[in-house]
Amino acid sequence: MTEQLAVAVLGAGGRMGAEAVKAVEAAEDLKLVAALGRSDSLEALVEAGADVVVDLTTPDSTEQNVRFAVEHGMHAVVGTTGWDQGKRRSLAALLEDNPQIGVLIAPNFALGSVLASAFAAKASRYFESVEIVELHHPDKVDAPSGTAVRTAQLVAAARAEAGLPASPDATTKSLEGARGADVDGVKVHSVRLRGLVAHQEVLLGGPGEQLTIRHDSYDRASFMPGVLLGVRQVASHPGLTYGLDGYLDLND
Ligand SMILES: NC(=O)C1=CN([C@@H]2O[C@H](COP(=O)(O)OP(=O)(O)OC[C@H]3O[C@@H](n4cnc5c(N)ncnc54)[C@H](OP(=O)(O)O)[C@@H]3O)[C@@H](O)[C@H]2O)C=CC1
Ligand SMILES: O=C(O)C1=N[C@H](C(=O)O)C[C@H](O)C1
Repeated sequence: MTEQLAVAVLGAGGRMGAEAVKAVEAAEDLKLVAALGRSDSLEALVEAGADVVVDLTTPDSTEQNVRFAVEHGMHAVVGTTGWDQGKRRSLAALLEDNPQIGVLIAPNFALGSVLASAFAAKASRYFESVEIVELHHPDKVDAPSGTAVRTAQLVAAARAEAGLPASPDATTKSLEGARGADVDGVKVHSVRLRGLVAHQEVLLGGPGEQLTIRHDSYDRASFMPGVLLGVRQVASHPGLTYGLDGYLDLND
């Protein structure tokens, strides 16, 4: 039998972390060597001999966790939100000093969500208007979702490359927040509702027609194939990869 990859999960007591612990334990090629919470010392990662650290914590702690992993020679697979451009740049610089280490920051691990964002970016070149509605459980601390931010960035880049102007909008008077958040010129609306898990619609409008690209995660099990894919592949992708699409061949 080939040697198992040693995996540590940070945020192991959380909604996603608990699911990731189960997924790693069930995978024959992986060995769970640490399952840590907020009160545990990061030194435990070193003592456990982790090859890969999975970070599913909070936006206020993920950067420190990931930097610790990289500085101690461990790869990291990160699902936590809050990685804005400044934090990604600073991490990329740290990775230049640790060129053998890979970090994957995946705003969404669900393969259907990654595909939906890619499809939306492709489709957005052909429509006058585009807006994003993301819908999540009410225990989520951040808005808009990391997935919506990433989708808006992909859409904005695709439309800029195609030379499209901003979506039309005649609004001159509105209550603050009524038109949503602006991410790279794309409006993003956040719904928080008990009963939901993680859902997103990209609304694309043209004269006389609308295309809606919707993805639904009904259960956190939906994220686990992507987490495991990331864990298995991160060592083969040194440097920083932003988005699970970086590990998939979506160009055909
Ligand atoms: N990429 C993806 O596909 C997905 C990403 N997410 C993102 O993952 C993150 C976690 O989501 P979710 O599981 O719902 O959140 P939870 O609040 O359920 O879990 C977060 C956990 O992290 C723990 N924690 C906080 N700080 C640290 C730390 N420094 N070290 C170790 N553990 C820590 C918390 O402990 P305590 O309770 O003691 O504070 C808590 O148990 C969010 O940013 C969310 O947006 C969620 C789903 C899918
Ligand atoms: O907090 C969540 O639940 C989720 N967070 C991620 C995000 O902000 O996009 C991924 C998914 O939407 C679930």
